[in-house]
Amino acid sequence: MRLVAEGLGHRFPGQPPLFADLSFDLRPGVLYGLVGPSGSGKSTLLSILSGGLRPSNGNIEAIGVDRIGWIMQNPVGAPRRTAIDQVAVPLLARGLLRREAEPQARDLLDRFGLAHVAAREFRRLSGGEAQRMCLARAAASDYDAILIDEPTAQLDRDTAHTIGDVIREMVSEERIVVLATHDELLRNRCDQILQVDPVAP
Ligand SMILES: Nc1ncnc2c1ncn2[C@@H]1O[C@H](COP(=O)(O)OP(=O)(O)OP(=O)(O)O)[C@@H](O)[C@H]1O
Repeated sequence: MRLVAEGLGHRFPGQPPLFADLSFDLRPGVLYGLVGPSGSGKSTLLSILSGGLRPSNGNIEAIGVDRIGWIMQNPVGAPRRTAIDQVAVPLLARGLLRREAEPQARDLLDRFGLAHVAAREFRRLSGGEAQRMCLARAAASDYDAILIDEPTAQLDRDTAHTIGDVIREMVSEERIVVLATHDELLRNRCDQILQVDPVAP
């Protein structure tokens, strides 16, 4: 599995160029941090990596990567579905029976420090709990690559620290993990940094 970029650059119509000439070769087992000032194009680069946006320059090749998950800055979930249900759904979608999916979902919630809110509806979770639940749900999914966008934007430092632990847990030889952040704490948890710098005017 690889995500290989060569000479990537992007410019939205009528706007100055964001970044230019980025080349990298992303592989499983490494936590990649996309860092750069606000507005430099980190989310845009994630869109390009997801295949949802065509770069205006260069190209990106996904080798052996079919399913890509994207965890947004603001946690998204079915408001009235419980945390355990949300994590069980991707396991059911992968073909597990409910009696198999539930204990696995429970284990994941436990690993992500959410055992105590397993039965709580999504809309009643705190921001940090909801963010961790989205990460647990992604870990339960069969993704070849997971793109995480600013997961600690609105969180206190203790919760941000926990999110860092959780993201490290997601790194495995089975998936590519990319994290866009300008949080120093998370940046320090990454194995490799990809700098997204604005193009000089
Ligand atoms: N669809 C779009 N059309 C036009 N401009 C866009 C579009 N999406 C983003 N932009 C602009 O491109 C620039 C880069 O946005 P992006 O969200 O990628 O930056 P970022 O580095 O992720 O920022 P932050 O760290 O603040 O989240 C911004 O100026 C933004 O307004």
